[in-house]
Amino acid sequence: MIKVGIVGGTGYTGVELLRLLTRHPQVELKAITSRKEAGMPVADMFPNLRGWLKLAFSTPEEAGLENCDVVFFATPNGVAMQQTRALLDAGVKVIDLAADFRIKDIAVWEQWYKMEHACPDLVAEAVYGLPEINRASIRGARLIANPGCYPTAVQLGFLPLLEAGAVDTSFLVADAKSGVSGGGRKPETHILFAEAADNFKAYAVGGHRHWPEIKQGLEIFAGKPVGFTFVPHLTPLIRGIHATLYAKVSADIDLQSLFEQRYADEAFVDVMPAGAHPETRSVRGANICRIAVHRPQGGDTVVVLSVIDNLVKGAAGQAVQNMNILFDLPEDTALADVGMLP
Ligand SMILES: NC(=O)C1=CN([C@@H]2O[C@H](COP(=O)(O)OP(=O)(O)OC[C@H]3O[C@@H](n4cnc5c(N)ncnc54)[C@H](OP(=O)(O)O)[C@@H]3O)[C@@H](O)[C@H]2O)C=CC1
Ligand SMILES: CC(=O)N[C@@H](CCC(=O)OP(=O)(O)O)C(=O)O
Repeated sequence: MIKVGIVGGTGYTGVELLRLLTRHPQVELKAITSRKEAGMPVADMFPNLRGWLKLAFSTPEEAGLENCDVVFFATPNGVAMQQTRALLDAGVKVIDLAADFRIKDIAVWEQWYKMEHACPDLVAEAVYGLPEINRASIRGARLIANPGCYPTAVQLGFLPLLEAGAVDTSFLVADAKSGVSGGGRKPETHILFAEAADNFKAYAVGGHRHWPEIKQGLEIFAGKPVGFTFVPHLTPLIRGIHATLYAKVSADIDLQSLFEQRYADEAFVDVMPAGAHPETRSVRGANICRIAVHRPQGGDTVVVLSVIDNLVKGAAGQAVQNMNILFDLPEDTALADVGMLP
């Protein structure tokens, strides 16, 4: 059995990890932390786990994380980087759901995250946990930087086009919409029901911290610098991201076959038939990125529609997928859920 610890068990990605890992046949949950609720049975806070989990929250200090085989950090940015070195030194593998290890250029990370990085050498070592491009390196890693939610939907949508050199890399656009659970389980005004329900708005158009993360990935796929515009929106969903991606086609390629072939062996990317429109509800609760590719009016603009559940393929599901790869288990262990309609 794999002994698992979770730091940050009271947030949305933490409870989503618990939902997935309680059904994982090779996992023994050893510790789940909360600084405020230590001692409280986890299922008292999250009744969906009643009957599945007997564990109580413990403080991060008393959780015995160094005795685990793998620790997930489901914490705000800047927490994992303080504790990762000690865990790695104790032989524990680390999967960080936050952004501490995602951006290789430390100066860029410090600029966007507005803090000094505690361990740049570990950033160099960390493997970016997008299995569809990095599966081989994930297998031997000690430290996984789990991708952000928008970055997962956007990178998987652009990946086949950039690898094939099929589009003009100077003008790539991602128009993305997220449900409010993307903002975490905290009392902030913009995610209050009366603010977010029956409303729709763009935000951070001048600069969102996922822009450098996505750009870093797109440049690796393309093998050269890219021009990239990212516009996130808050939409009155609880779960879900819908990314609409635009680029100019620059090569004579059958785009539908390109996508189908690129993802033919990927269990967690579903390319829909030509002309389809993926819905966020079709991936709700499921570790799937569902994609459709369009070329409106047969012109030279390609439009890719990419949907994920931000808490599953965009966070906890992808983290469990990475754990399965790290421990050489079938990649879909505990991840075979179907999306929920309606
Ligand atoms: N929500 C989403 O869709 C996605 C989120 N992410 C990232 O995953 C991480 C977690 O997100 P989310 O679950 O939404 O966040 P939440 O705000 O919902 O939860 C944060 C958790 O971290 C704990 N925590 C906060 N500060 C500390 C600290 N200093 N030390 C230890 N624990 C701490 C909190 O527990 P307590 O206060 O009880 O100790 C809480 O359980 C974030 O970095 C987020 O950006 C990534 C992809 C998608
Ligand atoms: C709707 C909403 O507020 N979404 C969040 C997504 C952030 C997130 O989860 O980001 P990391 O994974 O990089 O920490 C935001 O735009 O800040």
